[in-house]
Amino acid sequence: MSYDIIKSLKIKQDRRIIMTKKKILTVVPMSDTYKEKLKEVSEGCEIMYSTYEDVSREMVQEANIIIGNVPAWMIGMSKNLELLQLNSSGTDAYMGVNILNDRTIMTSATGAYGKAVGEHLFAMLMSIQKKLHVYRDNQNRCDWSDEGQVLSLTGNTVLIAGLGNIGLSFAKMMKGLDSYVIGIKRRKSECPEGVDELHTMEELDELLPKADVVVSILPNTPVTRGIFGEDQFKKMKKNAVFLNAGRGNAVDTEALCNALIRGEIYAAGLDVTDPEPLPQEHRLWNIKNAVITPHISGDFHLPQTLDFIADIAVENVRRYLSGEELLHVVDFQTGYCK
Ligand SMILES: NC(=O)C1=CN([C@@H]2O[C@H](COP(=O)(O)OP(=O)(O)OC[C@H]3O[C@@H](n4cnc5c(N)ncnc54)[C@H](O)[C@@H]3O)[C@@H](O)[C@H]2O)C=CC1
Ligand SMILES: O=C(O)C(=O)[C@H](O)COP(=O)(O)O
Repeated sequence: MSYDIIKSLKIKQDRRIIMTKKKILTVVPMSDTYKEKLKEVSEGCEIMYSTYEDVSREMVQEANIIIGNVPAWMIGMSKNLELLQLNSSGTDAYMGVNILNDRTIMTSATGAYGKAVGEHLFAMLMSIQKKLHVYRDNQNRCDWSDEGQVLSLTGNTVLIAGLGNIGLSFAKMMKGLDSYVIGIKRRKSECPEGVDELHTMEELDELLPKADVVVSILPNTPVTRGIFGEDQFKKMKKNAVFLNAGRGNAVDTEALCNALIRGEIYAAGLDVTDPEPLPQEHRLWNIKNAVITPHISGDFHLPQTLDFIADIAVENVRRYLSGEELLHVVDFQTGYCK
């Protein structure tokens, strides 16, 4: 037998040994098609299906591979957990101490939310620019008032902080409305299609005065907290619309409230806030030029999102079991994918 044949037989044997040992727990409600695919790629493994509501600490502690955001407290340094494939793009809930042991790899579901969150941002912006939120408030009082000038949807300069999967998806939608798109990423790279300029965070303050629309889709990491504060809102145009669908704590909420009340910016569309849930007595609720949704843009309300997540998860299980490089591995130093 040649060396290559022996080597390939050995790899197959090793793979079978690895595969027979694994227990996979999934709480993501996968379609039958994806359940079938998961079975195919994890032949010989035991698959436990549960739901977010019914999952127990025992199931979590037993599993070698988990698909889905099980409560962090259930994981509690599980000795068995080797791979945690999140259903979320954000990883912040699992970055604390005493959650994952050193041997657990965590992978995110970035790539699954571009359509859902991109569309949500787009819808919020259009609605704000045409004052639909103001007319809805008036409608609640049967008020026929004319609310005056509106903003144009076309030809805007759009600044996107945290230009990743969601940011790019939103950028492409805005390009359809003839926008000039400026992106900000953690590290400089080649400017992607659909983006006119690419920068890093150091340049934020210089870029803010140019933008008609400022979007934050930043993850929650040690360096993204409070990036949008009083100084940043002061640097924005008076007609600027500020949108946030990343994480609420990239924004100093008090500074945002002040900027909205003082008319330093035109309006804000927020799918995420700090704190969350926003307490009933918080003044942000009553600010007329703030449009708030309760962190739902990325939920599974858009049915395709679930398939996008399942697709990433099944591929990563396949890769893990065959010893291949995984997609979207989280770097615990930066709190963000490599
Ligand atoms: N509102 C919702 O329901 C949802 C919110 N999210 C949030 O949106 C974030 C982004 O999601 P994706 O686009 O899928 O992630 P992604 O990983 O594709 O993109 C994140 C981008 O942020 C940039 N970034 C990271 N740290 C940075 C820093 N310090 N300065 C400048 N840029 C930085 C990265 O370079 C990357 O381009 C998630 O981390 C999550 O927090 C994600 C999904 C749904
Ligand atoms: O993917 C993210 O990040 C999100 O914010 C999701 O849409 C919701 O994530 P969780 O509420 O499951 O953390």
